[in-house]
Amino acid sequence: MPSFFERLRADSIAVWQDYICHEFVNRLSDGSLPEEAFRTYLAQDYLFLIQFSRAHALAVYKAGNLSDMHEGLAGLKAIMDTEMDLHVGLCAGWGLSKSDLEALPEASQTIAYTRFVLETGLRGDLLDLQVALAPCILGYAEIGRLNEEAQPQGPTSSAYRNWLDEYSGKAYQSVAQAFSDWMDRTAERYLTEARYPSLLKTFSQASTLETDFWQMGLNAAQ
Ligand SMILES: Cc1ncc(CO)c(N)n1
Repeated sequence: MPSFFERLRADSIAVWQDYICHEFVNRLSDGSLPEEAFRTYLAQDYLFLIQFSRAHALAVYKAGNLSDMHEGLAGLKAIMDTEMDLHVGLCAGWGLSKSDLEALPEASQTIAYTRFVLETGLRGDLLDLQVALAPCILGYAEIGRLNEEAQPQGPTSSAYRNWLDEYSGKAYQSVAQAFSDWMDRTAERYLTEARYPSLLKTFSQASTLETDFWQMGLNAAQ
């Protein structure tokens, strides 16, 4: 039986493909992405992950039982204890410290996406929040798998390779699988067909906001 994620993905496939196969990703993978685009993206992504950590903290709050609280906490720790280290490490190589990053102004695209996720979670229940989080976690895992073998060529190829290794690596892939399984368990309890159109709309909007986030990076190099 397909997972709930697979159902949402199939029902918004055009929007999903725009996100997963965006020019930013394709050029990161072959190394032709301008460094300025990557730097702008990565600094904004650090700010994104700060807000995204808050969204996972909200999942702990919205959890219906202790087991769900643990799942939310595991997601929060995966971001704050692991994923953000990638950004800190790469940005340090360009002379940007953690506090430099934290002090940067958020781009409109960063605000739009993160506040959309937080607001969806505040307004709805745990399932609404998970569906808003899903394109992020499961999309990057898919991008990692699709570009696992890529050998980017060019001056920043090692930074791009580090980035791809992070998302194609075992640790991130298992976080993503755990998230998808967790969302399935929540859907078993809370999904009704009457709710489905609104959940699909959330999933598709979040996927579009991911596309806008890539585009923000590309625009910085115009
Ligand atoms: C914008 C964005 N989406 C997804 C992820 C994966 O966590 C990320 N780091 N940034």
